[in-house]
Amino acid sequence: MPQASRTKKPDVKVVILGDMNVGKTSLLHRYTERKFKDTISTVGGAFFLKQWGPYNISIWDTAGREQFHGLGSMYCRGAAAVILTYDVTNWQSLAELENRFLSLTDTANTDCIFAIVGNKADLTDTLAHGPDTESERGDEAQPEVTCPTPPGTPLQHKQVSREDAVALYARVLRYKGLEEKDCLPAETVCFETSAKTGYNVDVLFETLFDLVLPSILKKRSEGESSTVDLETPMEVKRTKAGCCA
Ligand SMILES: Nc1nc2c(ncn2[C@@H]2O[C@H](COP(=O)(O)OP(=O)(O)OP(=O)(O)O)[C@@H](O)[C@H]2O)c(=O)[nH]1
Ligand SMILES: [Mg+2]
Repeated sequence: MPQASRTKKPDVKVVILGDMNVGKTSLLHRYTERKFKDTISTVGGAFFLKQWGPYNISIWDTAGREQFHGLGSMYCRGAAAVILTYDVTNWQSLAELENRFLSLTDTANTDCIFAIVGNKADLTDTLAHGPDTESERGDEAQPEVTCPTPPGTPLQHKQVSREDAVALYARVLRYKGLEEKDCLPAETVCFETSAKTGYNVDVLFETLFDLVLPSILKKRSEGESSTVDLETPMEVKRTKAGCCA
């Protein structure tokens, strides 16, 4: 897995939004550190820089708690892709995407790509108990570190079906005034994942990175980079909770 580059400006920005506790930070830890580790509820936001081939992608993690709601539109500014994340065992977390988070994306790029991600699939689907099964990993890939679910673990009730996610995607396009026929098909951008086992996590991020490449090339040809300059290392204050402020 290509290492993150610490010096160059990001070429493109991806933002992950969703209610608290759906697993946004855990998905990013799984993808960037190949680990499923304890998390603290995110305060404000944090970002990860990911080198994708010759490109640098900034992935912004955001706080789901209501008290940080206002920051969401700032994080979405100039985003080329937004990951709308819910918990498959929690219907309300899907409803919150439309009620609370969709409007934050008004500051994203007009050609922003939207992914609808149902996390915690390991709790409801034995298929998600193993590691990432759908991504074709090159042999240079680091072995997927997973926490497979012990066999016989009772499944929880799945409150949100794939059809519900596809229907939400159609409403997101309508909200954006887009015609479904002109946009990526739902099956390309609707995922069920498990940050715990690694199921579908690589394929989620790497599908999105490939999908945002055209907007990187477009920006490079226009000679602009609309995202934050990371040249000057910024002082990261940590709160007592250990989160980035
Ligand atoms: N079983 C299971 N638990 C998960 C998964 N992803 C996250 N969790 C757990 O869900 C809880 C919340 O995870 P976080 O990653 O902190 O959630 P978040 O969306 O970042 O929450 P905020 O930062 O408060 O917005 C933690 O206890 C995680 O261990 C998953 O895929 N499967
Ligand atoms: Mg978080």
